[in-house]
Amino acid sequence: MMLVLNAGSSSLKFALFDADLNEALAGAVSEIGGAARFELDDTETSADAPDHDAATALVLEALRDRGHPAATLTAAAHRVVHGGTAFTGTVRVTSDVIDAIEAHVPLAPLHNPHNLAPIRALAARAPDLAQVAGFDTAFHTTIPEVAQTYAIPAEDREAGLRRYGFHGLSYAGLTETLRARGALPARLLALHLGNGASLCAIRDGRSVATSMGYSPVAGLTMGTRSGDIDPMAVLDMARRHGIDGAAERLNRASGLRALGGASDMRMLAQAGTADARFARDHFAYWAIRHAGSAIAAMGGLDALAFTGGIGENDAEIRDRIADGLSWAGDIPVHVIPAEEERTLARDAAALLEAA
Ligand SMILES: Nc1ncnc2c1ncn2[C@@H]1O[C@H](COP(=O)(O)OP(=O)(O)O)[C@@H](O)[C@H]1O
Ligand SMILES: CC(=O)OP(=O)(O)O
Ligand SMILES: [Mg+2]
Repeated sequence: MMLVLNAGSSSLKFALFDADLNEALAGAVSEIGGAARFELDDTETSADAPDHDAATALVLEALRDRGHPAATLTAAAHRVVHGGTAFTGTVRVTSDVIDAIEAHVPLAPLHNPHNLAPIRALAARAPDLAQVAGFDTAFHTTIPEVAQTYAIPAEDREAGLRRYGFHGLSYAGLTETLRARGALPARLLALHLGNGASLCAIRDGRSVATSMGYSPVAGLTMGTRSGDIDPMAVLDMARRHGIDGAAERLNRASGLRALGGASDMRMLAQAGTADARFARDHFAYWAIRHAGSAIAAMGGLDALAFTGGIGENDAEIRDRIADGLSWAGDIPVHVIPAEEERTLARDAAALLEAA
């Protein structure tokens, strides 16, 4: 069995896949560091998971109880959010790869540290286990240079300041799903709307533009991240709150949480207060604005595809975004479950088979 781990900012999703890539079990530890919950198949219990190390231990214990101790796994695959320019595809985890993930922690502070916890925990329990990393940035390495580049001095560009883009495993999986259905058009706008939210212009199956940039803070309004904000406003926040304080505010205290009082879209939909409505208006409005830019980058639009917790479940938000894009014509709308784990399993199996 291959174990796939998808560490988010406050969750650790996991799944086991057999040799034919059938999913044998799936679950998640959510609200890590808060009112943590453990889900496995259809049961949910409260859990003691103050951090991702504790969450990893819970997952490995549960797998052992189900007859899959770490030593019996055939491989482990990890979603890594930030791979910088170093990775264009899935790779075997080596000490160099671990160093590179570590080096990108400042660019993705809500994500990259949480990838290292399970990689290290598994290496300690099963030193011979083949571990593989797949990167959210990899799908976006096809974005043209003009769209990747910030118009800033060469020295700063050379320091790695550029647009990378994220949610690539989700977009790659969605593209494959539509291709398999014979429904992948030339110009697809895909929207991954979860706690993190982004959109991607996919031209002939390849990413040509995306709303996130140097970090997963850019672009759309998100659960706790600001989305786009003038860089001079960021500097003003840094002046008043310090650099770490500003980073904390932009990553964890902004977005829906700052405007509506909750980061969770379902709670906002139920709250019905003026602030909650404004937060939802802001989310839909900025998704439409960024969509316009992405549609221009593709020279038009043939289909929309929604994925992620909000994209899959919040029909009102979907309808508002689709209505806001009605000027592009009568466009088919697809709703596709996010399949980051399956995409990783497929890529990891292909890599290990070729080795
Ligand atoms: N039925 C629903 N209606 C509205 N929003 C929902 C619904 N179900 C889930 N969501 C929202 O989806 C978001 C989480 O998305 P998800 O993709 O699961 O998160 P993550 O990015 O952590 O993987 C939350 O804002 C949650 O409230
Ligand atoms: C990159 C990113 O935003 O990931 P998530 O949606 O899992 O927070
Ligand atoms: Mg997610």
